[in-house]
Amino acid sequence: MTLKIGVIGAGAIGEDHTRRCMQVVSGAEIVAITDVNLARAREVADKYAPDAKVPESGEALIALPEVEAIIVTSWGGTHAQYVLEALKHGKYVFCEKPLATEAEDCRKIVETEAALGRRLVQVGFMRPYDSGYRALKKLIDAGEIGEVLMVHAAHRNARVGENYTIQMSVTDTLVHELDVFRWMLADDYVSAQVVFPRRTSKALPHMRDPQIIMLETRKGIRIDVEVFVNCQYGYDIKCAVVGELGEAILPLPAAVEVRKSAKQSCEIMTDWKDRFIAAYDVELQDFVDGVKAGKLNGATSWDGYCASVAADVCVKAQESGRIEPITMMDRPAFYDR
Ligand SMILES: NC(=O)C1=CN([C@@H]2O[C@H](COP(=O)(O)OP(=O)(O)OC[C@H]3O[C@@H](n4cnc5c(N)ncnc54)[C@H](O)[C@@H]3O)[C@@H](O)[C@H]2O)C=CC1
Ligand SMILES: O=C1[C@@H](O)[C@H](O)[C@@H](O)[C@H](O)[C@H]1O
Repeated sequence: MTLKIGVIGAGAIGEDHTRRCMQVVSGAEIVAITDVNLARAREVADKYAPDAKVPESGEALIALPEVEAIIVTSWGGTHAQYVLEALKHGKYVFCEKPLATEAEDCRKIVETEAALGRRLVQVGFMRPYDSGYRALKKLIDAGEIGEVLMVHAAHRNARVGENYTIQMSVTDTLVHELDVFRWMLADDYVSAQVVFPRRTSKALPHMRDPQIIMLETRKGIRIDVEVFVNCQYGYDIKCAVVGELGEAILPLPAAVEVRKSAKQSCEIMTDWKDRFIAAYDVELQDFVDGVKAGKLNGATSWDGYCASVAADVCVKAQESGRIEPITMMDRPAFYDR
């Protein structure tokens, strides 16, 4: 059986997921694509899914009887409305991160899904599908480095556009770490603080960049994440986990080492699309297989809610400079791990 999917938002990742569903994932087909920019939706359809319909709105796409599952890849602030609409129609939905830009909207999604009593939402946090993070978690879970005490991480983008805001360095960028560390450590956050090192002259005037976010978990683990979105040299994701017995470090993507002219070098990627390409492929295949089996495995609405609550607090901490507490509502039993 081929799963018939509709895509809402035909920008960078909407196009990439359309290509992926049509050319990489097995057992899926894109039958509809829309975007507020309909010409852009038609362009992506023509490139990868020429038979796809281009309905005039996300709501119209969700209502199409042939659309069995939806992929939401529009701007973050529009995700919640489409996820809630998909739930209204009882349809499966893969929503790119963040689930919503406001934790309150995530709460509504959690409550709506729990009331339906069926898990229909998967959030597009792909790092738990990355082979490097999986290997790291396996080693931690096996007790190889003893109890985890600290995590040192970095999330660096070469540069960002002028529409990127200081809040987005949390809601759009850090949010990946906020999700992956909950998963990797099976823990939750209790506080956050943000400090700003010397500002890079390469940032646009409205940005404060880089920044260091310090998180504390229930178990008392301290995590520091450097977010540096104008680092110039490439797309670089680092993570070192320090335990009682040793340190475990996220493997770098495979790259050929060149030794030449008395120098040793290897390439560093510049684009998130390449850095996590295999993880996105596995993630989307798992979503398609999960829908067919009636059992989704990836990040839940609850995970999306937890990441958004922590993100909201980090934004507050950017402004206050203080250590801010992170508190979550009680997890509905529906999401018990
Ligand atoms: N998992 C990951 O690593 C990544 C996730 N993302 C997430 O995917 C989402 C989209 O990001 P990009 O593709 O980079 O942005 P983009 O700006 O390239 O594309 C977004 C598209 O959504 C359309 N759009 C905006 N509002 C809409 C609405 N109400 N209805 C329908 N279409 C609408 C825009 O016209 C645009 O074509 C964001 O939430 C972002 O955080 C993006 C990049 C990587
Ligand atoms: O999700 C992503 C983008 O939306 C975000 O803007 C980048 O900072 C991240 O590195 C990328 O993974």
